[in-house]
Amino acid sequence: MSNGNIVLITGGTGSFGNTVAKSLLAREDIQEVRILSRDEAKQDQMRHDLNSDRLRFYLGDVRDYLSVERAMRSVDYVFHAAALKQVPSGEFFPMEAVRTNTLGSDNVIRAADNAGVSSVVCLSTDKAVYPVNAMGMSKALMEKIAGAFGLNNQSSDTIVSCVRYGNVMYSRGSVIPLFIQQLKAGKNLTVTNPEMTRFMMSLQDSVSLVRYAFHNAQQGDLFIRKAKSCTIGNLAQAVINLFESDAKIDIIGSRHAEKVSEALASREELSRAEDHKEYFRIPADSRELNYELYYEQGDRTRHFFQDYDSHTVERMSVAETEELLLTLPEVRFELQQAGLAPLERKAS
Ligand SMILES: O=c1ccn([C@@H]2O[C@H](COP(=O)(O)OP(=O)(O)O[C@H]3O[C@H](CO)[C@H](O)[C@H](O)[C@H]3O)[C@@H](O)[C@H]2O)c(=O)[nH]1
Repeated sequence: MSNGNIVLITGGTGSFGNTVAKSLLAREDIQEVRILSRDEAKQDQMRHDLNSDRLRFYLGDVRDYLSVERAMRSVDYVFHAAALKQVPSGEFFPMEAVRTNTLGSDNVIRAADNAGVSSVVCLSTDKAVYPVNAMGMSKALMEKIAGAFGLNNQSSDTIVSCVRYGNVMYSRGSVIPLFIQQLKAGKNLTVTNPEMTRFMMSLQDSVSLVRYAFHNAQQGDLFIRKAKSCTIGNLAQAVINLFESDAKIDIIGSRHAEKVSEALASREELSRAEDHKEYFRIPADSRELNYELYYEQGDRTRHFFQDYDSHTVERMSVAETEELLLTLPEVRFELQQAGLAPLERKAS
């Protein structure tokens, strides 16, 4: 980045936005960090917490093009994090997911192009791979819109890319804080299906993924970070062990539109992916829109028969899951509150 950079974070009042905003404000080469979001109370909280005259807030909604356009003026870089993320609510209100995640993302990309932004990184999820729920479907379409941008706007100066996350550990409303609350309340842990698997990522991992995409993206790229997975049964047991609790596990059955495992990359994507050590880069399919060609010639790249799936990648044992949980500041704080001195603790 060069001097005078302005960075916009859509949906920037969440945990991702706060972490990225803090690290950007710590850099002198960033002129301004803008947050575009809907909730004025969360903006006010963030204004007080970060207390910087280089932080500016725009009230608006990615669904409303004019509010996006206003926030986009003179911006150099965009992190597009605004989204509806809850799977169950998307099942009841799928068009709400479409409006925010799909049409809203289209607004962000078009406004960025019109404003001459250099780079847009769109945040997606593993639930967009072979999606079974409305949240994942709306995000899959966002990825398609981001990937198609370069095909249709070859003279644009705006690079549009995506990153895909697994489960961000301890994110708001997710299972780890729920398990800890249940333990603190003296309840048993509610496990949907102990064999279910999820990719586990820390907030820091997700921020480094976005940073990697930002520095390496070519038009239409999608990046994933390699990750280990764990079964939810192991996750629950690891929480019980760390808190030295005698709570039991109650099996409650899966919720609306859940998968037993998630894929961070499909077999079709893996066949054209580049291995970048900790990351995979999945370039856009840049073939032209001329169907006749494909009656005569197809895609001869190597083919994969397995997805990058949380059921088949390396799965963490209970002890490894404990180690990973101990790296989370929130878990350490909760352990300290419970008088369990996390600093000297070693996972069992
Ligand atoms: O009481 C519960 C609640 C959840 N689970 C299980 O715990 C795992 C994780 O559940 P979360 O609700 O924490 O996460 P999800 O996988 O449902 O989805 C989360 O991860 C996604 C990325 O894959 C998105 O970020 C999404 O917003 C976020 O909610 C799932 O297997 C779920 O079945 C339980 O066992 N018991």
